[in-house]
Amino acid sequence: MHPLVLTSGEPAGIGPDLCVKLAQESRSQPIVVLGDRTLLKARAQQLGVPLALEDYVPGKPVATAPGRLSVLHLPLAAPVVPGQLDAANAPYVLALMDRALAGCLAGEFAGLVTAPVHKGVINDAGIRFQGHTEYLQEKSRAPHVVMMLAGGGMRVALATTHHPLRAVPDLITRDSLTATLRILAHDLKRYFTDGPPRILVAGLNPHAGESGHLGREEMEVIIPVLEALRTEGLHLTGPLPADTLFRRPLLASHDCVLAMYHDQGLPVLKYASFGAGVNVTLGLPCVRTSVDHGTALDLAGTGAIDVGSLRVAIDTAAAMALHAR
Ligand SMILES: NC(=O)C1=CN([C@@H]2O[C@H](COP(=O)(O)OP(=O)(O)OC[C@H]3O[C@@H](n4cnc5c(N)ncnc54)[C@H](O)[C@@H]3O)[C@@H](O)[C@H]2O)C=CC1
Ligand SMILES: NCC(=O)COP(=O)(O)O
Repeated sequence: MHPLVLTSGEPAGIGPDLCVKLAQESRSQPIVVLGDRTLLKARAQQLGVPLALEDYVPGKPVATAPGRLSVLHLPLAAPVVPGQLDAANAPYVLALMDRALAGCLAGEFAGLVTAPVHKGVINDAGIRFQGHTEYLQEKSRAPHVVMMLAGGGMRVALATTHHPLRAVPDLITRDSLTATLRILAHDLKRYFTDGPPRILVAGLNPHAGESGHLGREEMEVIIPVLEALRTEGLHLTGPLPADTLFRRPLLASHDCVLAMYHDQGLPVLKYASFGAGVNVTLGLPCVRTSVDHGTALDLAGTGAIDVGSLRVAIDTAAAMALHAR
């Protein structure tokens, strides 16, 4: 397998720390870290751990032994103090993603794993940015992508991603929901399931609209879409009220939940698995996974971080690359 590429993310956050801590472990997957080598060295020194960096050379074996890391160097724009954001480094953060994506699309890397970025500071730099998901969609010219997290024995995909809550109902159209469900069914099978995936779909409103008395999106958008897609052979259950959908028997008999918006689905999953979950982007022309947490600026440079989600993100990306069909 080609190596996975790991972007080290926001330099003032815990992304570099995660890479340094990962380097202390013996790795079964070949991984190339994308980032500034002086930053990684400095962070290792701050954490008090050894780190020998090897420059990544395409086609040559990459380091997997504890204490060693293969690095694809891209330079920072400004010096970094752990925990202190600097908008001057926003273009650096995006350059990491651009280089990693280009390598994945060219077949140089088997998949992309991302350490967290800080959405706010990229916007502060004057660059409109919603998240990796939307950025990678735009850069790879994918027509539609789906954010899905896995952890705690469940998978939760989202019909809408990083948007103000006020905008959500208008973003759930027949076209967008149809595209989301088609990608979800296709990529679950491509990467994860043996048979046709079974998807549980949440309603948008309380009690899934209570027959139209608590909102009409279910009757006007969600139910017609599900009925149409069932005729195409998709296995869809719902729409079900979101408050009673997350029950073990239902989750066990389905491969994924489709939640209508970010904070309808993700708090449930993160409550069950924070620090051991993985974020996957479906619909891209390459494998992409990420940690389930953010930049944790309060912990950068302290060493008091959990690398569990990064391990899961790496293992999931490797399994997806192998399972892809
Ligand atoms: N994949 C990505 O790039 C993601 C980026 N973010 C971004 O991260 C920034 C900060 O977001 P927050 O909502 O504050 O969430 P956060 O996940 O950074 O922090 C929430 C809490 O969890 C702790 N925490 C996070 N990761 C940890 C780890 N590995 N080990 C131990 N403790 C950990 C933090 O210290 C904090 O107390 C935002 O800009 C957000 O957009 C958030 C989620 C994912
Ligand atoms: N809540 C998930 C998150 O913020 C990560 O988003 P992305 O950067 O992977 O698009």
